[in-house]
Amino acid sequence: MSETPVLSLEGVTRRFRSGDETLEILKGASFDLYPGEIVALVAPSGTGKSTLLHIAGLLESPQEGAVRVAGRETRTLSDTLRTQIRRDEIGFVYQFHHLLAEFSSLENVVLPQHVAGVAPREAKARATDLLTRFGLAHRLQNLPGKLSGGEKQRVAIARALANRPRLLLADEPTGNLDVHTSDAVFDELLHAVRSENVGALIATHNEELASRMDRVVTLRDGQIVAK
Ligand SMILES: Nc1ncnc2c1ncn2[C@@H]1O[C@H](COP(=O)(O)OP(=O)(O)OP(=O)(O)O)[C@@H](O)[C@H]1O
Repeated sequence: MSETPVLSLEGVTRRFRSGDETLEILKGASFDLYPGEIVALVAPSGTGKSTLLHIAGLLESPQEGAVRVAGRETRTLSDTLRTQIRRDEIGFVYQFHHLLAEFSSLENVVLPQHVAGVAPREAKARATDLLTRFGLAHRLQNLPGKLSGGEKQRVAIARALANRPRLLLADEPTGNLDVHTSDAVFDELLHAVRSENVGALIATHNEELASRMDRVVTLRDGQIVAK
C-alpha cells in the first residue's frame, strides 16, 4: 500500500519496573494501520493490550521505537502537541461510555468539537447527523441517565467520531452490553468507521466480532503478529 498509515508503530518497547524486576511488555513491536482499515486486537489478558492502546493513543510513551500518527512521529513532540494530535486525529471508545451525566446526548457529541474550535452551528449539525446515523434522532435531548446501555454506547461512539479522527482506538467497545445489543451496536460501529474512512484498532475478546473485521492481530511475546 502506498498510502501513509494512520498509525505506525516501529520497534516499540515498553518496560515496567515491578519491585526488583523489569517486565518487558512490548519488545520491539511493529504494526501499520491504514486509512479505512479495521483491525481486531485479540490478545490474552495481561499480555499488553491496554499498554499498546495507550501508546497508540499517545497516553503513554514507549522507552524505544517510533509511534507515528498520520505520518507524524510523536515521541519527540511536546505534551501540548501530543494532546492536540489526540484531540484532532484520534477517537477513543472504552468499555464504559464515560458520557457526561449532566449533558444531553447532543451536547456530549458537540463538546469535543467545541474544544477543538469547531463553530457551534457546524458542531451541532455534525452531532445531529452522527446521532441520527446511530438511530438516536429521537434521543438528542436526553441525558445519559435516560438512555439504555446500547444507546449510551452509541452516543459514546458518535462522540469519538465527532472530530473526524483518522484513527479510532476502541477497548472492548461493546463488552458491557448483552449479546443481542452488542451485535447491533458493533455492526453500526463498523459501518460508521467504514463510511468515515477511519483506521480502527479494536480490542475484543469476542472471536465472532473479531472475524467481522478486516484482519486480526494478537500480542505474542511482546510482538504484534497476525492471529
Ligand atoms: N504502570 C504499570 N506498572 C507496572 N506494571 C504494569 C503497568 N501497566 C501495566 N503493567 C503490567 O503490564 C502487563 C500488561 O498490562 P496491560 O494492562 O497492558 O494488559 P492487558 O493485556 O490489557 O490486560 P487485560 O486484558 O487484563 O486488561 C501486566 O502484567 C501489568 O501488570
